[in-house]
Amino acid sequence: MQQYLDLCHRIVDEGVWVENERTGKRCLTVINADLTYDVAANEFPLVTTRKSFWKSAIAEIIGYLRGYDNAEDFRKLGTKTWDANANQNQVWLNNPYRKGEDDMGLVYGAIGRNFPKPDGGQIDLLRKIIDDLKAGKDDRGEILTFYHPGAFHMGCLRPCMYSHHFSLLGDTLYLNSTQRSCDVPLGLNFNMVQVYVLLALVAQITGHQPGQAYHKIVNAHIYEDQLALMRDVQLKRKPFASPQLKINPDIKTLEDIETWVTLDDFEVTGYECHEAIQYPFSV
Ligand SMILES: Nc1nc(=O)c2c([nH]1)NC[C@@H]1CN(c3ccc(C(=O)N[C@@H](CCC(=O)O)C(=O)O)cc3)CN21
Ligand SMILES: O=c1ccn([C@H]2C[C@H](O)[C@@H](COP(=O)(O)O)O2)c(=O)[nH]1
Repeated sequence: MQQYLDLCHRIVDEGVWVENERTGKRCLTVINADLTYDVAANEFPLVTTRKSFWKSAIAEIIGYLRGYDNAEDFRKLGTKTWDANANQNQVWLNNPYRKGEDDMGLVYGAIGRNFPKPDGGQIDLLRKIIDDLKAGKDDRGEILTFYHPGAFHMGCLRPCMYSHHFSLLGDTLYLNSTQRSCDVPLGLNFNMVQVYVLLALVAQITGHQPGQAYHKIVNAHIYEDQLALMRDVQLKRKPFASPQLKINPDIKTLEDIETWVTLDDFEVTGYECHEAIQYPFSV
């Protein structure tokens, strides 16, 4: 949590204003931030200086792991966070590849679970990683990537957190996640939870101990219409201690995640937080 606040302060104090063409808004921006989450110690990186909707964040990552490409499927899991990008961005609404209401196109898991090969066919990158890790194997390329520049014109948004690289040292599993673009007031609340949960879940279903998750952010920004709330409200508050996350131990395989897992299989204890802040969202 302190590392989140440090990044917010750094943007407010040292950020540079950058025009963003896609949203038509300016962003106060810094380049490069490295966050670490201690999954071994169960220090769940949930923001406490405002109410954070952690169930929504977990729903997003489960949807990515399932390869969802539709905002309705995300809503059924328990999050509305893809509604705007699927249905309100004019450039995407005009895109001939959009298959209708709620379609997100080739994004996240729709790419990673079905990565097109130049010589034909597809690879399920997640299946390969899970099979390797379960067998105790780390080929130094256990990389789940959602990044396919040849498919950008077929999706509503380029993936932001686009690469998750797993590593085994003995019986301990590590994760390095990389994010190209980060909406710090809204997106990062979710992304910290997602990196943590991804390592915890993959360690659980492959039979390893979780170690640390390392989260690299390249472009970290606060939109101009979010700045006053961050600087004058959220950053004036004192954080509370980290809560803990419990994951249902009956989740044992990738198929479990794909078929029956719901948000009821996740429980957060000891979450003390300040009241919610409604940050503006840029589509
Ligand atoms: N501008 C922007 N920022 C993002 O963080 C973002 C995108 N676009 N587009 C794709 C996904 C969607 N994400 C989102 C979308 C909405 C919220 C949001 O509205 N959060 C509120 C309420 C969440 C809830 O009630 O479930 C929040 O207060 O955190 C968060 C992340 C993250 N991503
Ligand atoms: O998981 C996510 C998804 C999206 N974001 C933010 C980062 C940017 O503010 C926008 C995406 O805009 P681009 O123009 O494609 O960079 O969404 C996030 O923080 N986390």
